[in-house]
Amino acid sequence: MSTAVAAKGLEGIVAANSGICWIDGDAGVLAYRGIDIHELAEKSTFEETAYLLWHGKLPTQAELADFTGKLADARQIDPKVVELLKSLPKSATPMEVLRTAVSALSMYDADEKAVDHDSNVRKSFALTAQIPMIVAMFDRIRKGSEIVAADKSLSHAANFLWMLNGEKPSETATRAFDVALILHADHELNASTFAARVIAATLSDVHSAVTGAIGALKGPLHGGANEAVMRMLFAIDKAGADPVEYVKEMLAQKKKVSGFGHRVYHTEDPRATHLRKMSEDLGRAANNAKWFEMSRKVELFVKEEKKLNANVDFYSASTYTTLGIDLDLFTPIFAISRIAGWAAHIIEQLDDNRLIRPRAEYIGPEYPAKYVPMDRR
Ligand SMILES: CC(=O)SCCNC(=O)CCNC(=O)[C@H](O)C(C)(C)COP(=O)(O)OP(=O)(O)OC[C@H]1O[C@@H](n2cnc3c(N)ncnc32)[C@H](O)[C@@H]1OP(=O)(O)O
Ligand SMILES: O=C([O-])CC(=O)C(=O)O
Repeated sequence: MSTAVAAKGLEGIVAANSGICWIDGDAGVLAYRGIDIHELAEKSTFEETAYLLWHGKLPTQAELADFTGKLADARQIDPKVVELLKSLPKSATPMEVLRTAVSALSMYDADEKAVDHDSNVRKSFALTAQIPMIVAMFDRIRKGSEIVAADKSLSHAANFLWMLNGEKPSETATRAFDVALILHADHELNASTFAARVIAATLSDVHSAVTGAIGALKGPLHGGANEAVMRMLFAIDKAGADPVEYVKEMLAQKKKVSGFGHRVYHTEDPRATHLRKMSEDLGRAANNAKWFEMSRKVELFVKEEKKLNANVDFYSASTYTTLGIDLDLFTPIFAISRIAGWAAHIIEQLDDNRLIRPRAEYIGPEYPAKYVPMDRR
């Protein structure tokens, strides 16, 4: 038996070659296909970013028009899946519903078992278009509102807000949401993407890989942290508590503060830089900077006390709340964006596939252990 110790949580282990996303955790750099996230957040759109992630290069005008058209044309969901959404408990969380609906969609896919490149790309278009529709439809179903039909003339970001609220969104809200989608679109081998690649590598199918990824994203140590952040801010507000005292008490009780810390970044998460500004700008424009200001107090204290930086989930919470979005939609919104990255990784994995099957360092009873008969145990 070896005495080697496995890296707990696979910290620092390189588990794949990938040309999609590069992170320098010490310098706080994130780049999709080599292009810095700050530049993409300033100049790109979700559609262009998804093209970049899937194809490895920026599109020409004609390529982008074709891609955008295909994504808009893919805004279709089999009526049986809409019936399924209506039949689910209204109390279900939108993440449970999304996980179930994506799994169900595989049964309505023309060639569910196909895992060749072109089929993977086609399914990626379908899921990228369908995931926001599912989130918006279920939210309206549970609130007793009519489902709003997709509008193919709208951008990906605007169509989601339209289907969610039944009103044409403002340019400010659309751009803020579009930038949030760009920022969340990919992040190398994060837990959900790794889960997706492991599933895809068994030659299962795209829907199974994305269903598994949604399950992984849901956890509060990963994408679920954005919802947990807002629950904390609401609790502070409800209690009329001082944010610093509240968080001090959490730390005294050895609780983790959601939205802080990161396995890879040892400095500011570059996405948090944008989301902090977005939270402040939207809050001030709406004359409601309360959530931003509370967040900022928490951030400064946690940084000072624990040397922990805010991650992508921290300021997305106050940003989405200021945009009028319910807190249990925050993690589904993460999925609305991250499907672009999951798809890119599934396509990359299957273009040059090998089963992913690591080993475990065995630390159990020494071999050969005795099989003790039942009457002598
Ligand atoms: C999109 C995303 O997935 S971004 C991450 C979203 N998740 C969160 O925001 C949840 C809160 N954060 C965390 O739980 C962690 O920072 C993680 C899971 C993100 C990364 O964690 P890891 O690299 O595994 O670090 P780990 O959990 O081992 O923590 C290391 C130490 O820092 C502490 N720590 C890390 N994050 C936090 C936090 N948010 N609040 C308080 N303490 C923390 C741990 O308690 C631990 O302390 P100890 O050594 O005294 O026991
Ligand atoms: O990379 C990670 O571990 C988590 C993360 O920030 C993300 O998925 O966006």
